[in-house]
Amino acid sequence: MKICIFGAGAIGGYMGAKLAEAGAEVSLVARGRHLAAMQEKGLTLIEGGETKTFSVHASEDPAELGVQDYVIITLKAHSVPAAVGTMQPLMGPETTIVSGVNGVPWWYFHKLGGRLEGTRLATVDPGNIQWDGFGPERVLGCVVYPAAEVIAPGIVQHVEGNRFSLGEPDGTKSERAIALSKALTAAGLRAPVRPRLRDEIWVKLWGNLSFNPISALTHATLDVLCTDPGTREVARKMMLEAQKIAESLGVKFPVDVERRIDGAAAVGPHRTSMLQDLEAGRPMEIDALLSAVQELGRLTKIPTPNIDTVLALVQLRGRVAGLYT
Ligand SMILES: NC(=O)C1=CN([C@@H]2O[C@H](COP(=O)(O)OP(=O)(O)OC[C@H]3O[C@@H](n4cnc5c(N)ncnc54)[C@H](OP(=O)(O)O)[C@@H]3O)[C@@H](O)[C@H]2O)C=CC1
Ligand SMILES: CC(C)(CO)C(=O)C(=O)O
Repeated sequence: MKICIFGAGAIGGYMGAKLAEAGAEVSLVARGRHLAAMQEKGLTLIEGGETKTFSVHASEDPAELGVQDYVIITLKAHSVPAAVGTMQPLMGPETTIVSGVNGVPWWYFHKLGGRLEGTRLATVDPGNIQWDGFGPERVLGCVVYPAAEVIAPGIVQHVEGNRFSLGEPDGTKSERAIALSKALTAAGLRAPVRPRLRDEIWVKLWGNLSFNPISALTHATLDVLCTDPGTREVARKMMLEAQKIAESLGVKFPVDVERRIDGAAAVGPHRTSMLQDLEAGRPMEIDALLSAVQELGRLTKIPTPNIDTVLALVQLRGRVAGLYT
């Protein structure tokens, strides 16, 4: 089974190192100093107090890697459209694309059924670049739970978690999903195949759409923003708006908002990924986490006044910092 991880930074590097350790046929697409370091010295993973270095096949040129069985995309959401053309040499008629990207996925309305079946989302797939360039039938959904960081070129620090939930857009337990799940499980990762992946997408998104922008606007860590009465209330209101939208699309939430916020508060003094990006001067992942939820609100005719307000503020924050256009 040929697996290519496209955008092998923190999450892709973590997954790639685990697959390499298990002897899988895996290649990594990366760029810049991180790629050069992996090519020269291998990929180092720091996990659970242990440091291991793996020799990996890393390249910037997909043509060199050829057609794959699975292409696992672990880019930031805003980087994917520009990379669709570059990825074409990796794709043959049977290639599955695994979308390991946070936020509302561009394929959300593929095989969902209902009046919005087949709707494309301009905020995450401007110009339908992914819909037309990949084809939604190739997609296997994925919710990424681990936390990881590239702490130096070629070196990935695993922070916590090892679950990558997988799910077909139509909820079936397909052969391709089961085969990938087995490969990831053999690499020491948890990879359940879920019949209702969209439920998990929303539970994760609940946090990202509220905690991430609030942290970017206030520079507060997760424990602080979830317990400060004012910001907790902002997060709660945003999450309730999102819940209405999701439920109108058939999603079932297994927990309530208060429990979700309490769970995040218990994580402790974590700087959300959006705050980390802002502080490091990296482009901010705003559209997949917030603008897309606003777009879903418009499509379902559900008002989103709190999401609209926070989105406007964080968009301007990003623009002023030169990290969002
Ligand atoms: N990190 C985490 O703890 C978590 C991340 N996620 C989600 O997972 C996804 C991936 O995040 P993460 O791993 O942190 O992101 P990273 O930025 O660490 O990894 C993406 C990598 O892809 C590289 N890249 C971008 N464009 C190209 C290209 N065209 N060709 C080759 N390489 C390219 C980037 O290089 P460059 O740096 O030069 O741009 C970077 O090294 C995001 O959606 C994120 O929200 C979810 C849960 C936790
Ligand atoms: C905030 C958190 C931990 C969960 O919502 C997250 O996923 C992020 O930092 O992006």
